[in-house]
Amino acid sequence: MLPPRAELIRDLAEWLPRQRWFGGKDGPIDELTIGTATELRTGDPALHHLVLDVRQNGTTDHYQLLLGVRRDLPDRLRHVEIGRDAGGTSSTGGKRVRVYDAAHDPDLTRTLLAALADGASIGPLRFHHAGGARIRTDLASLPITAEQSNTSLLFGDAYICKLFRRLSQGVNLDLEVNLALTRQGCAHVPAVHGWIELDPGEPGAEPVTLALLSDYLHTGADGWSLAIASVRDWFAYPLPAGDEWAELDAAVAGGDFAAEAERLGAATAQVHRALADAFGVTTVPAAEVRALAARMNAELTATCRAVPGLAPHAKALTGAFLDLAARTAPLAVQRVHGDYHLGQVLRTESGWALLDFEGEPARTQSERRALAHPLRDVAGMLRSFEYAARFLITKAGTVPTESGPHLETRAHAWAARNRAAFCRGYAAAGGADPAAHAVLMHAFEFEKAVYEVRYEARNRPAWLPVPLTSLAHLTA
Ligand SMILES: Nc1ncnc2c1ncn2[C@@H]1O[C@H](COP(=O)(O)OP(=O)(O)O)[C@@H](O)[C@H]1O
Ligand SMILES: O=P(O)(O)O[C@H]1O[C@H](CO)[C@@H](O[C@H]2O[C@H](CO)[C@@H](O)[C@H](O)[C@H]2O)[C@H](O)[C@H]1O
Repeated sequence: MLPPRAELIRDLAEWLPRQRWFGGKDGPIDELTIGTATELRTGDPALHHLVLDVRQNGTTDHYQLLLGVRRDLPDRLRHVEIGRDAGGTSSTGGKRVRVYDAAHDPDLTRTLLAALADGASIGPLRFHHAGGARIRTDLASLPITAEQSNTSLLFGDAYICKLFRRLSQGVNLDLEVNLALTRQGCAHVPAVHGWIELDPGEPGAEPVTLALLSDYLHTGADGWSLAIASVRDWFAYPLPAGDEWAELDAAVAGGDFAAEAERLGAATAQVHRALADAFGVTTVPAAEVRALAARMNAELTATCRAVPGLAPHAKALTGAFLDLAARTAPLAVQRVHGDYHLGQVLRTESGWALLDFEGEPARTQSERRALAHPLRDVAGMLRSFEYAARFLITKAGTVPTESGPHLETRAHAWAARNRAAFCRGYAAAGGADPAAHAVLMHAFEFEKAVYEVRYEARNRPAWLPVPLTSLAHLTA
């Protein structure tokens, strides 16, 4: 009972740009078509799996959607209805039906668990069970509320199912890496239970990964929330006169995160070692490193054009990229995390776990798959300490105003303390010592900061001051 295609397409084209996970917000949709439509459950409610082909500015991206169809929409699903703002509900054969994002409907998402447990094939969709314990099918789902580029569903406290929104050709990096690390027995990633793929139906073409079912680490607290709580306590400590606070013993000030930061550094080094064991290490010659530095600088130039607030820092950043280009030694590269920040790590009762090996959402697939020096991840996490330290300052009203003038200095001290602890933990656990690789670290950190400026300008303009203020500090 799908509504007429033309009507559905019109409603989807209106709804899609408003979704957090839609990657094409900076331009209009030129054409939207339904690439594949697979009925996963008949009746009322019905569940359809859609791949939407979205053409923008000469390129076509593919997004997946679980489309729920009901004659009557319960109140609990009104907020995910598609088509309401475009002129009301859709109609089919004179009878009105309501369509909505079924990721929010536990009556329908059960279908996915059952198909995964059975290792089913439905149309072009292939459901895989990773082996090991049978997948439970009696659990209701709840979408997580975290800021996400995808949509993840919790099934009880057993599983988390990540539905990849923007689809890419070939095996998804998150699946590939997590499966390899699970098979290696790596304790710092959630074990994989199953995955869903789309068979493109062309001989020789690789399947497209649609979803990944993993252990839900239900005792986990995400690194970003822990860090923000620490910064809040750090700011709340009564200010001594002048700048004396900088000398304070952090343990006295309360809210210290440094021990966790150090353990996180150690876990990061262990995952880098496991990635090297699973996928290997290679070296790239100095000429390729020069090309990398040139790409970093080209991105800087393009981003300065789009975000003029970055321009005052351009000279310092170019200097760091030139230093990288002047390096004459070959560079050891391997698979890395690729988009490493505090929101990608969970503190569980048994230590830190790393999530989301998909790379940066704003990059192309081949860029995400490219091998890199592991210190690129270290630089990513150092940027995240910069972000966490300044987040509360940019959120007006969350810190006492009388401490305002001192806050940036305090933030800087919090970031410096935790950056140092993380690097200490990383080097002590066998990772390359960041202190001994200043040229690489500066270049990687500035590269990430440029990416962040572009990312924030596009996705969260209110956050733009965070990377810009941090850059002002780092380049001063
Ligand atoms: N295995 C897991 N156990 C517990 N929570 C998880 C797990 N995987 C993801 N999460 C939670 O979901 C959030 C988003 O997951 P992530 O894989 O980073 O998605 P995205 O790629 O869409 O950003 C994480 O920040 C974390 O809070
Ligand atoms: O988690 P994603 O894969 O969606 O990564 C993207 O979004 C992140 C924000 O949600 C963004 O990270 C930036 O903001 C974080 C705070 O929200 C901060 O901790 C990171 O250091 C900062 O880079 C990430 O860059 C982007 O790719």
